[in-house]
Amino acid sequence: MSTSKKGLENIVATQSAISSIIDDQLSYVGYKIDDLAENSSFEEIIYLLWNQKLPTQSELNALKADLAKNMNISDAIVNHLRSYDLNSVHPMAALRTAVSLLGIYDEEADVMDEEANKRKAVRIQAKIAAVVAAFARIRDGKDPVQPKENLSYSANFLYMLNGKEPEDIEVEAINKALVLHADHELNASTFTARVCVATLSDIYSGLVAAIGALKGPLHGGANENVMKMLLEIGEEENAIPYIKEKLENKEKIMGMGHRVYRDGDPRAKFLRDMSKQLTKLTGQEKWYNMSIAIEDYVKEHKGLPANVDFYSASVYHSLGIEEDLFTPIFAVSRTSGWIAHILEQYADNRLIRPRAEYNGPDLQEYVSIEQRG
Ligand SMILES: CC(=O)SCCNC(=O)CCNC(=O)[C@H](O)C(C)(C)COP(=O)(O)OP(=O)(O)OC[C@H]1O[C@@H](n2cnc3c(N)ncnc32)[C@H](O)[C@@H]1OP(=O)(O)O
Ligand SMILES: O=C([O-])CC(=O)C(=O)O
Repeated sequence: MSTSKKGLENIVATQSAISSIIDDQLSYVGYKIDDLAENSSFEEIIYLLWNQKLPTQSELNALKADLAKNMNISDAIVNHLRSYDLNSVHPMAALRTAVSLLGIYDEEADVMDEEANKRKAVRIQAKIAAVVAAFARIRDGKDPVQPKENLSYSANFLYMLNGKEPEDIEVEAINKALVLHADHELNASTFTARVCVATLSDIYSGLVAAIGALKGPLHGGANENVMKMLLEIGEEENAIPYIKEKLENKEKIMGMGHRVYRDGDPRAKFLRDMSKQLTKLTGQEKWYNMSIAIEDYVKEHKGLPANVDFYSASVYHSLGIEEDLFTPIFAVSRTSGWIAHILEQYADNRLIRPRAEYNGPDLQEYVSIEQRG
């Protein structure tokens, strides 16, 4: 009988004090996601995940100032982004490469002490938003926009992306999305980051590995595919026939289902509400109505609820953001969680090296190349 578990389902692979999913309740450092989503800024969440405590006002102010100050990216990075094949490169591929490049230009990249790692954490968290925004502008034929030190992380991200200061509702939506995506226990990309740095490799390597894992459509890449699906469906009345056919063909509906949550992802309701509000505001209610119809149908016929990626799609679309930037935005948020896990891994490290159950041929006689048929 097999001793391995496909996909490591329900295998507990490490201890962590950063976030937990217990009885479908998600919390960061013991604070319920519902409270955090309603009340916190993304900067507060970053502080919480990295320090395992909520910040005081002065600690928060210091982190905000530090992030805003570090949000610029050098000409070397910008020129590199310009050199990509802008018509075909996916922004997640650009981001994966650019984060590696940030490491090359960071003199402390391989300095492994705790203080240096904390300094790098702030620089990376700040610059990753600037990289995503700069890439988006460059491929649209525009110049990157410098951040403003008086703006919050979320406002600065939208400012760098669009070149104009965002409305409060836009900042609220992005802030909430960043808070909700920040960490999620031992998801695939976080596990990847931990495996990578458990060899005592550097933070940048861990993040590049994590971005690669997040890019896949079974993980963070699902949000882009949700929007592509909605656009393909086009009109509300097409939604159910389209989904019915997909399910009959045993195809997966993106944004539905979850390895850990069986009764529903607690983050989805906040994005559902935000989608309702924003699509109404922009006169694009059909994306919300279509999403509701799909969610209900898939729940009824497959017993699968929506995950965090499902409604984030119509939220970002309502903000005028292109679909292929959805997963990079996820990465901007999850960088906070990845870094928290990387620091936690360093603090009590042991090489991660599981075993594989061999299922190949039995031992065989070696046959020289001349005698092989
Ligand atoms: C931030 C995140 O990463 S959240 C997840 C984002 N990913 C997606 O939204 C992609 C769509 N969802 C999926 O592919 C899956 O639900 C996953 C990857 C999230 C979880 O996968 P697993 O736990 O391995 O579930 P698994 O793939 O074994 O599914 C179990 C059954 O439900 C079906 N199923 C699972 N998800 C879906 C879906 N979205 N649409 C249709 N059927 C589905 C499977 O086909 C399988 O059916 P079967 O037993 O008849 O073969
Ligand atoms: O936990 C998972 O498997 C995927 C997920 O929802 C996330 O990373 O936010």
